[in-house]
Amino acid sequence: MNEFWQSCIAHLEQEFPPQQISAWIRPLVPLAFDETGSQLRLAAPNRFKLDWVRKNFAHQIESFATTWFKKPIHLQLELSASTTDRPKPLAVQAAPSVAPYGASVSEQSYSNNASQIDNGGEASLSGSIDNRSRLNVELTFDNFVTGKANQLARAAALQVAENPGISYNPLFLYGGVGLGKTHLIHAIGNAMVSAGRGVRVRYVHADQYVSDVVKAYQRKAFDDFKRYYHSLDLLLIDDIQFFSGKNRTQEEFFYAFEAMVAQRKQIIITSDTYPKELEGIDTRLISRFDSGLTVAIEPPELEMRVAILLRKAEQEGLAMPEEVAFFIAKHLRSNVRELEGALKKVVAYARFHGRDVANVDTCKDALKDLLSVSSGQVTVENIQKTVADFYKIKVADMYSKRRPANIAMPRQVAMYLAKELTQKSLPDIGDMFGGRDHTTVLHAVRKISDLRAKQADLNHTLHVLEQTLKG
Ligand SMILES: Nc1ncnc2c1ncn2[C@@H]1O[C@H](COP(=O)(O)OP(=O)(O)OP(=O)(O)O)[C@@H](O)[C@H]1O
Repeated sequence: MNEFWQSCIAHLEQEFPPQQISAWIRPLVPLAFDETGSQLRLAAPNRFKLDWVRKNFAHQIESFATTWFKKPIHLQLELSASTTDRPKPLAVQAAPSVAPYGASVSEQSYSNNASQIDNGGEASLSGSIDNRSRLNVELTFDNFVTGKANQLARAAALQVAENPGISYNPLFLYGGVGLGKTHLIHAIGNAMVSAGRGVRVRYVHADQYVSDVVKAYQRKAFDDFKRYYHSLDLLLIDDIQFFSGKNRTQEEFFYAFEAMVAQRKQIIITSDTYPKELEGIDTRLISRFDSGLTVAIEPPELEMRVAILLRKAEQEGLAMPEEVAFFIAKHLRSNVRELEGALKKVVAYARFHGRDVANVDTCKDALKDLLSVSSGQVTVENIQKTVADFYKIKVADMYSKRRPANIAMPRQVAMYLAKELTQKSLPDIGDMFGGRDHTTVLHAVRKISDLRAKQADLNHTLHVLEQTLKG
């Protein structure tokens, strides 16, 4: 069941943006698969999530389950029985969570009830989470494949694990989705714990930290909150960009940060962008983030993608010939999560059709949909998908008429890349971006190339995107 659910998530990750996966899919907990009734039972943490999942994801989950279990499957969604309104993972360690904070409330939904944002908890499926620290013990330095794209980040992470609080504080890791930031910070925590220093570690996703702040606020328990966070030896905080606009959270974090750094306690932060580029974050905090070491993780190059696939296949007990790994790696270039998803897809497909996994033809068939997006030459669709993934917006926003800055800018970047990397004319590109006029495309191309010449960070972003697209 766990294997099924992990594969199902990987499959959904190919179709939906990461925010949707973490808000709606990850909080679901697989309860059981009933062979006789062909029924798959999943628990949702609350009524709102249950209805949302039923409306928006049930069909995809059922169809993946149908493929996986090789018969038509009916999805049964249930409310989690947990009194805390938080689903109990299938196979978590017996130790109860002693972390005082963990509710699933967002600062926005608390401060304005109209908000639908509820970021969900951290549902553990693998049974490998240490509940006190929330460290995933399976994410280690040993199984982190290194290449040009991440060697600096890994070296910095190792250094910090060996000299916490002294060498670089904070260590700030940034990069696009699925490139291994979370993996690396768990690896630091695991290394420190297994070095037996008895460290008090806490991994927390930024969303969860926001929830903790809200909960402390509701319960008037800020003293406990402060005591808990300020007493840690190592705080790993993931995806800090989610603090954007959450002022109270930022204030609390600022105090925790100051207290910890003053006591030489280590803080490690990840983000999808580097500190100065963070939007909606207080400048005081940004300057603190910049005061340690900031390192990028870049998209993996071909050889590294092959190495990752071979390693993952080995972990799954599969003997994968290099030519198969090369085939997948050549076609899927954006990130490691995508590679993992592809591997799972191939395995599920081969199992369903009784075919040999270790075969390029099987891969071609299994990954037909993905490969059409990433076939050899760069296509406008591929640019739209890659840019949308990078900026964490929906591909549909590339064609939509919506114009908020967080969408308009990525769209202009995509138009610029479409002009630069494909043979398409300006009117053709305009058509492919929701029927826009060629002058709109021309404006985007000029604007981005002007900005690129002036802004080193944008130039860097474009460089990463070009690399990703060209492979
Ligand atoms: N270098 C690597 N070696 C082995 N596995 C990796 C590597 N990089 C990433 N992975 C795996 O890829 C998956 C995605 O990585 P991870 O969750 O760490 O990405 P991330 O950068 O934190 O992404 P996001 O910004 O979406 O949170 C994980 O299963 C992770 O173990």
